[in-house]
Amino acid sequence: SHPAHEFCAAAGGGAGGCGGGGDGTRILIKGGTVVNAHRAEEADVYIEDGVVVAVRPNIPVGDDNVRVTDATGKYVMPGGIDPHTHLEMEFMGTVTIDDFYSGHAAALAGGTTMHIDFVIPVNGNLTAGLESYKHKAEKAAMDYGFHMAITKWNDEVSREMEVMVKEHGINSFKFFMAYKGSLMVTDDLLLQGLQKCKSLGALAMVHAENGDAVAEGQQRMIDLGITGPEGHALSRPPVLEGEATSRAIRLAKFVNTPLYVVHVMSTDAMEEIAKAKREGQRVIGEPVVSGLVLDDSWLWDPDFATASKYVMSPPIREAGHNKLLQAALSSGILQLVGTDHCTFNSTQKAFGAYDFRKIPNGVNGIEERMHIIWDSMVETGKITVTDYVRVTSTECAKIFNIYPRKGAILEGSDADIIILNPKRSFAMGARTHHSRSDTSVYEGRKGKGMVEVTISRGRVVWEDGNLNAVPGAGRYVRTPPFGYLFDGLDKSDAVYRASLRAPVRRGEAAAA
Ligand SMILES: NC(=O)NCCC(=O)O
Ligand SMILES: [Zn+2]
Ligand SMILES: [Zn+2]
Repeated sequence: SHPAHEFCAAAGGGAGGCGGGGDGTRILIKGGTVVNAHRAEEADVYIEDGVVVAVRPNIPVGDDNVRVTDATGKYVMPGGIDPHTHLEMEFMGTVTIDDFYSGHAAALAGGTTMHIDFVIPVNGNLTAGLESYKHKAEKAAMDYGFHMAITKWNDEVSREMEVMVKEHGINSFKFFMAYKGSLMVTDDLLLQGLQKCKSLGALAMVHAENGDAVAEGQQRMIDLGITGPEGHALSRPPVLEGEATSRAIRLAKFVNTPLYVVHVMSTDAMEEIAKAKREGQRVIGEPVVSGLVLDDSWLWDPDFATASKYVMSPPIREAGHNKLLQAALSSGILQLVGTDHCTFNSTQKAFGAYDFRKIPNGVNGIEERMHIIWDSMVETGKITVTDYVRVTSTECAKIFNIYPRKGAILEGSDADIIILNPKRSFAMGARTHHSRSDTSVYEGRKGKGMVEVTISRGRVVWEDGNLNAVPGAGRYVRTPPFGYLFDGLDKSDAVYRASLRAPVRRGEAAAA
């Protein structure tokens, strides 16, 4: 019998309904362990037209036109969603080397099937920024969404934010508290931005470092004659990340709006998030792969080409922070893992050969994230397999309000799926990766777990080491406002208002 229509009818009430991919491809994944964030089960997965149509044991093969993939002994999981990337970004006088094609090729080969990139406004103008990124994304090979950075403030920006949310499907705005003289915002701007975000049901995101103090720290290093990559770490210590994280959290509390802290690199920042969470504040902390598994010792490598690869902001910290960030991810203080994939090749990194302040900031990771988190967190027993799905995919889909279309293998979800073989091993490096960069901060890294198959909206794009990333196949995913972090916020606002008491003056009290 032909299973397609039978299941198609059943999928009607699901996240996306039938007809997602539209190319008629039918795939049956048999015999694997299907893992969602809420449970793992032995089941088959039937996909048609880019959409998951059925998830249950013993789905019959049907006819010859169904492509059958055996997943016995393997995990069938939602494709990764990377919440933090910078593809083809103009930054520090150059442009990141991976664009929406090469970055997507790398992502798909590593089991990531969607990402959310940061649109950078053009001279502060949001509309111009979006137009530029729409053009960059025409070659997308996988699905993507956008966050938008806010770099200046006036009535026009405030109006444009509303247009971005209501017309363009952007539900998150990022404020850089560092990069003085380029992207950095003042507290005044941050406060205006937080208030606007709250009114729109959009999530405020911060790069939390004290940019004024960083500039001071950089000058200190130069005055001391420290011009090499180690000066990068020395000039912007964890205390500056902790300070900005605390400041952003407190301003978000004052406004009563949720806050998302990107690339939490230090225990100083993590502890501020933990404290706010303990007090009931809605704060999301995003560690990135580099911060979870690397340490800053590389920055002291005498070879500039090696040391400069590791320059990113906030800096990769000294050993110890990484393990504590892993523990915070295990315990839920930190909630989802990004990469901050922001890749520059060795020629670009060499712009700062005589002055660390000119080394373009950023590291790779979009291709490595899924493997490294599996190896360092699941293989070591720090998180469960269902937690793995949550921190690499589902939580991102929930926060940015696209669940369960993304981040799940449920009837009606987009068929963004990976098959991971826990018995195989991986080895990483610039010679074999799909990024355009000639270097990798994960050079020579080996570990357990291999993404053998990646399915992007119902098309097999990675199998047995063969990549079939098609430019233009990726679609823009709109992210609607008022995600779960906003649930009930109006009620806490009402409680706050009710708590405001006008002073009761002596005479009035007597008369009453
Ligand atoms: N992180 C970094 O060094 N580069 C990308 C821009 C940013 O996220 O701050
Ligand atoms: Zn940043
Ligand atoms: Zn970033």
